[in-house]
Amino acid sequence: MLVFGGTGDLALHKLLPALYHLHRDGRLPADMNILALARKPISVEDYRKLAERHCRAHVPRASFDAETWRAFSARLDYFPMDASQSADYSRLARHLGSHCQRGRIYYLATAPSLFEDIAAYLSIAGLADANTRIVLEKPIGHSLESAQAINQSIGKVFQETQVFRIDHYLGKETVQNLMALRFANALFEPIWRAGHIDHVQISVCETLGVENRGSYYDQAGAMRDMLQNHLLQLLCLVAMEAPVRFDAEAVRNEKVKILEALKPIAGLDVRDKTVRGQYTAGRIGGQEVPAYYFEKNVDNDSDTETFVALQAEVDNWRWAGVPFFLRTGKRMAKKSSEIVIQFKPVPHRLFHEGQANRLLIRLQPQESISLQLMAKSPGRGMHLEPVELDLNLAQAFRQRRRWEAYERLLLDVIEGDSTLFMRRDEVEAAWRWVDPIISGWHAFYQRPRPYPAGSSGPEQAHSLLEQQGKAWLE
Ligand SMILES: NC(=O)C1=CN([C@@H]2O[C@H](COP(=O)(O)OP(=O)(O)OC[C@H]3O[C@@H](n4cnc5c(N)ncnc54)[C@H](OP(=O)(O)O)[C@@H]3O)[C@@H](O)[C@H]2O)C=CC1
Ligand SMILES: O=C1O[C@H](COP(=O)(O)O)[C@@H](O)[C@H](O)[C@H]1O
Repeated sequence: MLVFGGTGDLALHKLLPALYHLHRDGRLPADMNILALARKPISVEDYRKLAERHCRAHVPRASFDAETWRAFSARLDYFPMDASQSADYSRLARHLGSHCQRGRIYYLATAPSLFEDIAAYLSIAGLADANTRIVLEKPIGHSLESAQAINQSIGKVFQETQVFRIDHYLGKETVQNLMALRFANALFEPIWRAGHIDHVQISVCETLGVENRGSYYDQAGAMRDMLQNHLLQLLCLVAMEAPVRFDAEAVRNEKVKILEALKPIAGLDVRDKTVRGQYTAGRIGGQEVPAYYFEKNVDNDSDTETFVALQAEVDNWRWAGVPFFLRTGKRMAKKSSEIVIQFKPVPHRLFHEGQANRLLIRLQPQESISLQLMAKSPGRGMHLEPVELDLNLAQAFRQRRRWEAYERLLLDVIEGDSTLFMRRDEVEAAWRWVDPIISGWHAFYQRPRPYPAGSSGPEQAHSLLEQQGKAWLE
């Protein structure tokens, strides 16, 4: 496996710890090596030290031991090169020599602006044959046009079956459990539709700011960084029809139908159905944090959004008229990723207290699925309270280690299973829906609304639901 961008945040914080765990569990092929590539001129020994420091910090203490590390680090190699220079690929080819007869995986953990060069130069150097796979990190491009250009360049070198477009939310255990819940239990199917569902909320709130990724994030913003990919993928899994088989083509066919059924948000709807925000200074967990525009490598007049909320609608038979409220933001009060399926209220109210009637799927920080129902509270009188029928996944499967999303997805790449990866048309359909919203923001000069770090986002994100008699489930 060749990791372009091997010294970056993603490689050091997510990929190497995931590969370490897979190695420790005996899941990596015995002869598999990992070659990290970046421009920094460091030795293999120094790279191994760098990798060790980050793995120690990101692997739970109980799973890290010196002997396993020694064996794992023997798989690690480092090769300094500039991925935008064709000549460096001849050096790379010589470095690889006759190794990798069993196949190669190219993991592109770099900015998407390098994807086209990397694919083209691998091909020129004779390094892209039928025995290779390529993994592309999100976001694929910056817009529909740039995504199409990337996909086209990649497509000239690799067949679609060799391309793995990763979205790590699809590797999260609870996200896959959502499919199990929907398609392995008959209970929900009859009520999983407009007649019974009032609305859906998909909320991914982070306490983190932009960390060391200011220069990337200031060009991207929450819409391109999170909503175009992770949140729309979650929406697809909630809304899609049952695939005929659990395989890559069948699952992705159903997801793409949902993306194509999303009602366009353009013109005045951009003003009325979307809210963008940007954090100002505030406090999180008792600590002062600076405003976004004071973060490292961020323009101090930046109008990039660090928060977005919007109302989407899936224009098809099953979902017509059901609002899907999507929200994501950085520097929010607490980290939580949740999907809420709010069922309609009873048609005739017998009791004073109402509401609950919801399915709550928690992705983070704890994974759980719970059905919130109204029940009588003990004692005299008929007083109702919401109670939870709780499927605590960590508790239910407590003997088994919980896999991180990247572990599962990396193993899928190694084994060639692309069910949990995005197909070209999916990525392009997502951009086709997102692009007019971003253009609308610029056309209406819709600057992000300020919200203090440590809050639940700008006021307008609450009004979006309140004006329809609903509220975010905090
Ligand atoms: N960080 C994260 O948690 C996530 C990141 N992603 C995506 O992954 C990608 C990488 O992100 P991230 O790791 O955060 O970015 P970083 O900026 O931390 O890392 C970029 C890496 O690319 C290398 N690089 C840059 N230019 C070149 C070049 N010309 N030739 C060779 N190597 C180069 C850098 O090393 P050097 O400068 O030494 O060359 C570095 O190793 C992005 O597309 C991002 O959107 C997706 C999901 C999560
Ligand atoms: O892809 C990304 O995801 C992370 C959030 O991932 P999570 O698994 O911690 O929820 C986000 O911080 C980052 O900005 C984005 O690029």
